[in-house]
Amino acid sequence: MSGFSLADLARIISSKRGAEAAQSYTKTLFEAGTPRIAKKFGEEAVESVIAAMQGDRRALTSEAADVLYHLLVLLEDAGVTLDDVLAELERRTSQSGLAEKASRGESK
Ligand SMILES: N=c1c2ncn([C@@H]3O[C@H](COP(=O)(O)OP(=O)(O)OP(=O)(O)O)[C@@H](O)[C@H]3O)c2ncn1[C@@H]1O[C@H](COP(=O)(O)O)[C@@H](O)[C@H]1O
Repeated sequence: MSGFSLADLARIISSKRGAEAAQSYTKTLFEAGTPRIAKKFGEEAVESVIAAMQGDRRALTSEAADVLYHLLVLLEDAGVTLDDVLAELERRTSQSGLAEKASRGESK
């Protein structure tokens, strides 16, 4: 398995803030702004859904990569770190998703 991690990609994305837009797709997204980044993330998510529904594993692999890349750009743009998200996921490991869902229902 590759030693490449989402943290590595997040660092690359963050480093592109200082890049020239003509040299960097990531920088073109930062310059286009939050609505454009969010739209791209949404499009890639929908394309992943379509690939999954079609049972196309190769397309799903590619679209999932697009989703993760655009999510990391969205987080960087919003000032949310990957560590923030991982800490939230780690916090959730203390209970099952079903227990968490049930506790949400009780608080309503
Ligand atoms: N992982 C990615 C990555 N995944 C997807 N993409 C780009 O995301 C876009 C996906 O959008 P679409 O499929 O809709 O293609 P498109 O029509 O070209 O996109 P738009 O014109 O609509 O924006 C493509 O342009 C892809 O090249 C990525 N661009 C960059 N990275 C990583 O970011 C690094 C820095 O890239 P630059 O910022 O370009 O230097 C790269 O070395 C990679 O590691």
